[in-house]
Amino acid sequence: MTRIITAKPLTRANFAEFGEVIDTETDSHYPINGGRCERFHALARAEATGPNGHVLINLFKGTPYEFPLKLSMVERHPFGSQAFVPLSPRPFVVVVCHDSPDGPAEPLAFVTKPGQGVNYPRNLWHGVLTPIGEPQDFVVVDRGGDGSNVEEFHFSHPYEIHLPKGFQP
Ligand SMILES: NC(=O)N[C@@H](O)C(=O)O
Ligand code: NI
Repeated sequence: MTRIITAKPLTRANFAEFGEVIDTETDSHYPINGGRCERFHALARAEATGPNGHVLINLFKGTPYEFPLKLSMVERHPFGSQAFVPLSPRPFVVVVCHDSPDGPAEPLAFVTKPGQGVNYPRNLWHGVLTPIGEPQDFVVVDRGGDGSNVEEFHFSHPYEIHLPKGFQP
């Protein structure tokens, strides 16, 4: 029996139990550079632990996925956080799970607003980067260092992730 999950619009409120949202819809901002720039401050915190742990800034060129998406695996990074900030104003899909004694709990799926990014705290179960409909580039801030920083969980029965009814990118 296929377990269907329909993505919902991502908001700070509905994502707060999982991680941070990186966008400008926040009060955490102030003018700098003589008022010629607005700093949206401390939207998320990068974490890099473990042997020789350090923060990395990367660029990811993501290939789009077809929907409904077959989700058979989620992963997590035991030594560090991972932030995804799109370089184009286009939504992408975020899949996350709370942990449970038996591994990841049922996934929740979200669709970001155009330009919105997310930060996954250390050890948050998540689906891999999932662009919609066309290739999309991202700045990704995560952890470098020694040791394996990825743990995968393969579901015994895959989920089917659907975009919201009437979704338009
Ligand atoms: N593997 C890698 O760097 N990316 C994944 O962790 C991901 O979440 O997309
Ligand atoms: Ni990851």
